[in-house]
Amino acid sequence: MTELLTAAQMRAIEQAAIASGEVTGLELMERAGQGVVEAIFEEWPEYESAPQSVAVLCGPGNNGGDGFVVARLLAGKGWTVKVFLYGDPDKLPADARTNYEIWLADNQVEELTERAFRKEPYSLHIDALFGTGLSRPLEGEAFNVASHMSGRNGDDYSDSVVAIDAPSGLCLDSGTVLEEAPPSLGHPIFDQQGQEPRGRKPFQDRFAALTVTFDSPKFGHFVNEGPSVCGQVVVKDIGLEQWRVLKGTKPGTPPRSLRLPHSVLLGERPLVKDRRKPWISRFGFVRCKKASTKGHKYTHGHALVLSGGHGKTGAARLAARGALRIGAGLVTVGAPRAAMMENACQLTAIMLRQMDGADELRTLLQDSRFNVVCLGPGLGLAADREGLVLEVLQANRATVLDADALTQFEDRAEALFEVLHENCVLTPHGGEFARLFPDLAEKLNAPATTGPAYSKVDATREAAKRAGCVVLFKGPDTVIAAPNGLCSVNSAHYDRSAPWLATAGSGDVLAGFITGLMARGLDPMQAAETAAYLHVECALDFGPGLIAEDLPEQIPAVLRRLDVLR
Ligand SMILES: NC(=O)C1=CN([C@@H]2O[C@H](COP(=O)(O)OP(=O)(O)OC[C@H]3O[C@@H](n4cnc5c(N)ncnc54)[C@H](O)[C@@H]3O)[C@@H](O)[C@H]2O)[C@@H](O)CC1
Ligand SMILES: [K+]
Repeated sequence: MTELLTAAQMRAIEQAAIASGEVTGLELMERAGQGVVEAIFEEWPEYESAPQSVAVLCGPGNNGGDGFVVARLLAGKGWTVKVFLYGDPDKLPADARTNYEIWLADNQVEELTERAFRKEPYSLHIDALFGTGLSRPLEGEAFNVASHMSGRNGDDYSDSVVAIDAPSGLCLDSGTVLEEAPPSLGHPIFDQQGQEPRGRKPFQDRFAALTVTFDSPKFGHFVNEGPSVCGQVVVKDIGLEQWRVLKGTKPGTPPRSLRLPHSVLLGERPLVKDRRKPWISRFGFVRCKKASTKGHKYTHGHALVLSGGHGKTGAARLAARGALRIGAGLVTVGAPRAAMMENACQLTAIMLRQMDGADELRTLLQDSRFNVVCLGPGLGLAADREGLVLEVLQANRATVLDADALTQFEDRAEALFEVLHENCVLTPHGGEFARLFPDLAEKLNAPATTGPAYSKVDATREAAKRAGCVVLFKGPDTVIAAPNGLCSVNSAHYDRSAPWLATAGSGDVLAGFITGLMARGLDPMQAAETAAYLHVECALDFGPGLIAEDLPEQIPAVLRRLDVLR
């Protein structure tokens, strides 16, 4: 489990540290520069004994200051270092200015222009133009050099670029590469396809081989375009741990004892226990101290998964299988008469009940042992489907709404929000999200011309608040938010990249995993977080060739490996 920070949080931590008097900004900058150099030698160990040539591109702020430190440290190791400065040296902030002057005592600094930059080749390129302070798109020579480095003229620098904190131009809150205001802003001009033209971006694809950030990763490294432009992200400790204020965490507690890669979040909750006393982390991850001997199918809940009609039953079975494999005690598929035979032919451990329409569903739900209901996968969009959704929500059960159960409310989302309750989880993909929250989707998809840009994290948190329940916004950067603002990112990027997870039915299984965990008593946020995490773990363990049916079958091995949910 790793805490993700916004740029503002990072600045606040740094300021708190400096205000304490225990560390100076200059010391932090030195540690940051050292961290970058360490990361370079970890990535290219062969350079330790073979000094190289390097271009260091320094910007007008403290990101540039880190660059001057890196330049000095590499020069001290015998490297041939060329430093370029973008901006007015007289306006450098104090610590950056100090490092600029130290460098200038024995060396030179050249003004950054594309022409000057392209004069000579270098083995390595350090991008220290902008970091957490980026507030507008790259301009002038910064834009020219960055876009040249990212291939505008056909050269590919990406294997030799080390970005300090971020590829310059990437907004670290939203993971969006900021773009110039498009010419259409305020005066819409549509192109031939009817699309509004967009502004220029210096890069849209991998920019750096390595991005070295400090203390904690930032949201922008893990959402939206961040993962595709950062290369890989290395986090270097610069001694700020004690100033990092973790909301809800008592000083001294070890919230990161259960480190799960690239996940989490805004602040942390203290560890809590569920009723069977396994430990549940902030992240919703259950780790049993020892195997539960009291487990019983009736204490692990009974999930009801609603099936679509004849010929549309597979999605519900995938969800049901997911719920059962992840540990629900019992799972029943509720199917209309026309789909009974089809389901009966393919279900064994999962039970089957006929259920036609809202009235029969109401009767079924009088059985209080059904403690969670999942509906949406393959449900269809016929007019009577809405009645099923409303019936389930009125029954006040833990509920997972996915796919058609969400699409059903396109253009009438308010009707859904009125009946949703806090024991629900919505699991939209991008299209479904836009149907329920069109204004948020529009903000998210608008050109990002200033920082911090509106992010998937912002959109999901707003959606959860509006819906009054947990929203899990799917993608390789799945964002999960609760109405109270708690938020986590489950990243399937970098070393957790599993592109084969984008396969038909994979979302149905995810809905089933959440359902199964809620049946076992996890709260909606914990269930959504844990399910999203395990979903990616299953895909990683299985590997390419995966189809949705494989995901539930991978669960036992994943749980055994992680030693959880026993
Ligand atoms: N926060 C921390 O704890 C630490 C920060 N350090 C470094 O300091 C960086 C942040 O420094 P700054 O806050 O000075 O910000 P930056 O160095 O990222 O940006 C400098 C300034 O440029 C201006 N600017 C923003 N976008 C621009 C654009 N497109 N064109 C021209 N000017 C633009 C802004 O006024 C901004 O403050 C971090 O990314 C990191 O590299 C490290 O030195 C050590 C510790
Ligand atoms: K940078």
